[in-house]
Amino acid sequence: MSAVFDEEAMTEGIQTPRRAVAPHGSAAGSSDVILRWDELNYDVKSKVGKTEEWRPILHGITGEARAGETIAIIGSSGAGKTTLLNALSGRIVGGRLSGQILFRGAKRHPGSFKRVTAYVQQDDLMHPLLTVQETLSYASKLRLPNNQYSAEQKAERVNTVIRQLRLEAARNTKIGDAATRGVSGGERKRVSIGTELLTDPRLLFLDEPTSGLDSNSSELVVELVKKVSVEQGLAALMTIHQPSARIFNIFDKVILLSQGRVVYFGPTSTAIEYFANIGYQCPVHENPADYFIDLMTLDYRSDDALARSKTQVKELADQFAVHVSRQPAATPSEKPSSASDNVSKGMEVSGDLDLPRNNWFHEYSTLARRDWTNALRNAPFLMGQVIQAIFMALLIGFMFFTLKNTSIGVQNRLGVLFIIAVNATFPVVMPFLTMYYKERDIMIRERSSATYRVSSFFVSKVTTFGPIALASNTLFFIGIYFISHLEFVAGKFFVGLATFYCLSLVSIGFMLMVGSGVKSIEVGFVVAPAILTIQLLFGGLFANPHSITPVLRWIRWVNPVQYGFASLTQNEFKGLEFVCSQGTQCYQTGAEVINAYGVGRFTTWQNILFLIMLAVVDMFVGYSLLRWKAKPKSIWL
Ligand SMILES: Nc1ncnc2c1ncn2[C@@H]1O[C@H](COP(=O)(O)OP(=O)(O)OP(=O)(O)O)[C@@H](O)[C@H]1O
Repeated sequence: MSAVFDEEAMTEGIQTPRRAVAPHGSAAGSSDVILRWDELNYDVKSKVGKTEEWRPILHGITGEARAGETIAIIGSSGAGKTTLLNALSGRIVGGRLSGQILFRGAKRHPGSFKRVTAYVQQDDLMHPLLTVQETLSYASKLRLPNNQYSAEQKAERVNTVIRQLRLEAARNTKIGDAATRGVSGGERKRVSIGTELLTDPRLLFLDEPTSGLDSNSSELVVELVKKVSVEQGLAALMTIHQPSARIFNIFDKVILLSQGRVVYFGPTSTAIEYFANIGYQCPVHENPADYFIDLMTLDYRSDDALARSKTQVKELADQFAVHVSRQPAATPSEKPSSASDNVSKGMEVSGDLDLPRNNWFHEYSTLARRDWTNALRNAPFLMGQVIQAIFMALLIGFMFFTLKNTSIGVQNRLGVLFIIAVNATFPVVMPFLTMYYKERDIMIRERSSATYRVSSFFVSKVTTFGPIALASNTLFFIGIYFISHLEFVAGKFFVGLATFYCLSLVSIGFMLMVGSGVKSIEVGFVVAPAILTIQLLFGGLFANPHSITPVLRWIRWVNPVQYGFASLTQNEFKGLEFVCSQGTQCYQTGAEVINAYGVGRFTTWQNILFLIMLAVVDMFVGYSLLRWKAKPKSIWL
């Protein structure tokens, strides 16, 4: 049974089409119902004392969204608006979901459903240094399949979306963030909606699209969503907090939710009449949305008030259920009969609308171009990398200026080599971790629409961050090598540089591993320095690897600093001879130093090989953690 009124929606002179034009060339079937949900119940586990109980969040919610309709989900805080939106969009995580959801009359298929529907999150996670045009253009390259859209058609699609969402004036403005001034809040939201509209979705879900916007921007956003829904024949469902009367009247239909129950679902135009008929007359000059929310909100000011408001909410929901039961049954054309047959036979209909994915190389090359554009525009980051490298090279180079072949030279040489190893850890891991973490969140948002593969994103990050880290580290290495006067032998210079590069790559892998695995950047900032400090302590300078207690000796096998320091030390000291001051005892050859410091267990090349292996392992673990993080964990009906 349908829970909606069977009226034509009329809003501000725009008539909702009963049968929308299907942009993909196929009509929506025998009916224009795009999404239908029946008897949705959702419970979560909550602790009561020492026991866990199921707490109901949504109770028996039924309804449908038709092509061209814009539907608002309204309710007070905690009513279940976001939960309902997430259940319908296939993004609900944890808990127990039951009922039935049909997309164009068929059971949803997780992959294809996400590709042909769109979800605009509340927080607009986008690359701040890209312009509006670039943001939409990269999204079109990633999301629109090459075998259906030529490059020109993709560009045309971007232009259409820019026109539809009135973004022409902001076309070349950067998105911006707290550090960089960019587009306005309203424009930002419209870009976020635009990236989702590129694929001509059949369903558009929006979570609080007006939050944080002034009334004019909010109205524009809702108006444009409505206009696009009508033009493209899509159904838009959005949660919204206390809309103004003008915004309320833009919606074709409203779902009024309270305590997880539907208090009203039907055309906006008949809501006032419905409530008047059950004894709640909205005052003439009051915003209907405010009036309805007041009716549905629990009053916590006193126990009596709370009990009264709970009873009122229950009555409202019961009255609506009775009202729905009195409505005429849905006409056969509205029933998803053939698809229901399929569902009852346990078949999943993925739909004829599915957008195929582009090949891996196209995804990778687009992401790599986007990453390089972002990185090269991030002037403070790049300058920081270069200045840090030059400053450290000068400081440390002059600290150990022109090393001598004396006993002091032995000590200083070991110091320089250890600092070189250290410089391939902290200065690589910490700045890149912040950058990576932000991009990981953008990736998780983009992946929620099945935009691209995790592997193409990950490889793109390695091939962007890797060269940037190596370039700045090259400056550091050349500076320190020649100022401190390490052995001027071409072979030794290049082997030293190769060791330094490998160590830097392990750090990039380590950074990707931490950045992929941690829940928040704050945890990353605790975990990464702690592990790096352990790597330095066991690196070979502070304690002889052979003297470390067997309980902790295993650390050397997974410690890149030890392999790096051992390789650098062997490379530098091999063949050197030292002059002892008269009457003192000292190392006379480099071989003695290598032996005394316990860094000769493996040859230089073996140490380099271990570093390469560690880099590969770290990157593999990082990739696996990222896959696990990005894996949709939602419950599907
Ligand atoms: N996974 C969950 N675990 C525990 N409680 C949950 C979970 N999901 C939802 N809830 C609870 O369900 C209720 C409804 O949450 P929901 O976020 O849908 O409300 P909302 O109407 O969107 O509220 P707001 O407008 O404040 O965002 C809240 O009380 C929330 O705490």
